[in-house]
Amino acid sequence: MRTLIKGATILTMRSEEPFIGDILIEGDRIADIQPSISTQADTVINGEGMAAMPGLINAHQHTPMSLLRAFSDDLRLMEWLDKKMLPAEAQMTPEDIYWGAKLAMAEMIKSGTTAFADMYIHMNEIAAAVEETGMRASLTRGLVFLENDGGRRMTEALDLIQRWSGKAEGRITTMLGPHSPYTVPPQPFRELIALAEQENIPLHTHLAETKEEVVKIRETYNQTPAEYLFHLGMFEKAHVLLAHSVHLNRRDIGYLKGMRGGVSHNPVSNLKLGCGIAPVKDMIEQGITTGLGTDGAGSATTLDMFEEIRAASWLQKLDYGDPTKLPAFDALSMATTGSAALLNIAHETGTLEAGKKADIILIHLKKPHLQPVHNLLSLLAYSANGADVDTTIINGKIVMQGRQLLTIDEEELMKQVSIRSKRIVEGI
Ligand SMILES: N[C@@H](CCSC[C@H]1O[C@@H](n2cnc3c(=O)[nH]cnc32)[C@H](O)[C@@H]1O)C(=O)O
Ligand SMILES: [Zn+2]
Repeated sequence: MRTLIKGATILTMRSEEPFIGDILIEGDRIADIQPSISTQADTVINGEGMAAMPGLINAHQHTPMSLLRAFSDDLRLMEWLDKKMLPAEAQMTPEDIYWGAKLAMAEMIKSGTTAFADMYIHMNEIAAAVEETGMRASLTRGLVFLENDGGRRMTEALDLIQRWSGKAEGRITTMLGPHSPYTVPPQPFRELIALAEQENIPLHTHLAETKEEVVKIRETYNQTPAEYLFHLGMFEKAHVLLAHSVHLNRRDIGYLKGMRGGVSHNPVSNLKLGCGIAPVKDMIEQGITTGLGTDGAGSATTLDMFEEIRAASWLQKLDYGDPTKLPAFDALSMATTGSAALLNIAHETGTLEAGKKADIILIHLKKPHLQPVHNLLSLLAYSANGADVDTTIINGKIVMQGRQLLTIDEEELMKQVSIRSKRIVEGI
């Protein structure tokens, strides 16, 4: 299969300079990018008036929580989790998880996201949805060790890794997921780190999301959350994906320096839950890889990565009282090359270049809020939103064109979501 995109304004994210040109896709990879390519193709896409850029990568998600969107807002994180989210999750059947994940994937594809990192339960169902929708994903079974059935969760985590790593034409990868410093005690945490190092499996966890977490870890271990992970040996060998990392002091940032992996900043979720502003600029200055994520739709409400790009940039400007901080290209880099590195797939995705996987989005520029095109980087970072994405290509396959989803039956999806979402929250 050869697909040719003609005459698009191409932003490769390898360089800051857009240019008008053509992109040739062969199978699942980009074969060539040039100002002009004349060749035969099975499908030709007219890219005129469109920007072509790498698909956005959502580095921290809980996809089935899309079924809990707008169910419970305006609460503190711990109360929201304990009183609303966990009871609702306990009501979710594997089929609910499948449809919730599919709802999230429909929204992601429609807003230009081509890959994501997910941490949840019933991962078989999420993996099946990834296989069908055509998305790229890094899947993690979230592990909490507060009750007695930690063993069952661990079996599920290992089963996911064995069954799904490298599956769906290589689109699925997996991680091990100790949920957070406040839900995993030192001994199981150490065992997970040892296993990750032994088997070369990346780790995905939450870190220092709220002030309450900082207080709790201080009371329990007389450490900061970052110190807790550092002394467990978390940042020595394994690739680690840290979500949030809002409350880090200078010394904490030092602990992360030189780590494999990095931090998924989730600015909209942090804003809405009143968590604080993550020290993104300081982390970048220390060479720590930073990417962007939404967190679940239960907290962030939408999965639109353009909102995250904008919020990330504007929060750093506000925090420093300095509009030169985190300029457009840097914020766009977080959502592409940064997140790709966090998912450990930077060799395959994150930029448009020959040889890489064809994960490409086309954004309609002929719209009042996207004209004139003085500076494409500014428009994409500060003005575009998910609904401006016209075409989404993942692994060389067109999964949305003209805003029509090609791998998901939207009508059936809406029907399932309506019935299931009501049943889940009954009595909570
Ligand atoms: N609770 C699961 C294991 C964790 S999966 C990932 C978990 O992260 C939770 N979660 C969602 N958003 C956040 C957040 O912002 N901070 C911490 N946890 C979150 C989510 O509700 C889900 O329970 C079990 O019983 O086995
Ligand atoms: Zn989360």
